[in-house]
Amino acid sequence: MLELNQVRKDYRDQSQTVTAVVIDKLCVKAGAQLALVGPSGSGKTTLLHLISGLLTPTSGEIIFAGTNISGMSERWRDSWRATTVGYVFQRLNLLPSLNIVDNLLLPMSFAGVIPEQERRQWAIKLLGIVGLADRINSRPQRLSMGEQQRVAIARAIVNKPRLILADEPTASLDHDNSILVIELLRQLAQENNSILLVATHDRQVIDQFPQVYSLGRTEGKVNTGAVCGSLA
Ligand SMILES: Nc1ncnc2c1ncn2[C@@H]1O[C@H](COP(=O)(O)OP(=O)(O)OP(=O)(O)O)[C@@H](O)[C@H]1O
Repeated sequence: MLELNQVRKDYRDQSQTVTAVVIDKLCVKAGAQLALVGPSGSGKTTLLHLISGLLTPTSGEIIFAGTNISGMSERWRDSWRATTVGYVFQRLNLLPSLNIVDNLLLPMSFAGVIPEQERRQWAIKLLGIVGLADRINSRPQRLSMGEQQRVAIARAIVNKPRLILADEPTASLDHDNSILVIELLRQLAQENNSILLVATHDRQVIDQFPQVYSLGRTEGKVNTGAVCGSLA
């Protein structure tokens, strides 16, 4: 279970403060799958960064499986993220100097969840599941955008994380690949009973999800979140 209580994130620089996220209460049960929607600038990326522990809230708490992750040290959050969170970044962040198997092996070695002797075989199996069995020796830049997106998804779930976060994972995909990528994410999340949160603008992606959580701005004010339980 993921729970956010009175979470607020402000970005501050010398001249101004931007309030990016204000959520009164949000609860997401294990296994729930949500589309995270809202206009550009409404705080979707910030919220995913907060939930993953990449950012900490200005105030409020983010609790996952009973632990207040936002109250932990950066070092603790880094190791928690390695084992618990799979993140498909907006810019993918695949490592260009490594082939796609090694792109999957790296987060496995950080996390230490999968036994060392099983890692390569598991990486190759996952790349097969996402339809890239014949490209395992390729570097990311040799692949199409859709193929790279599928590598990013395989990498995000390689440690069987309980929390899968994806930021606009279909932004550069055509209709068919977009459907495929979301189906894959949903299927892989379901197999591990993981929470899946996908930030998207895409109507077609939203329609593939059973639940939607909206972030939005009205009259210059950030909306507060849904009532706890409405998403459970
Ligand atoms: N590092 C930062 N410093 C200052 N302001 C920031 C920073 N990152 C984001 N913001 C601001 O916070 C608000 C929310 O940004 P965020 O990227 O989370 O929105 P988003 O909904 O993901 O947008 P998009 O759909 O365009 O990707 C925006 O007003 C943005 O300008």
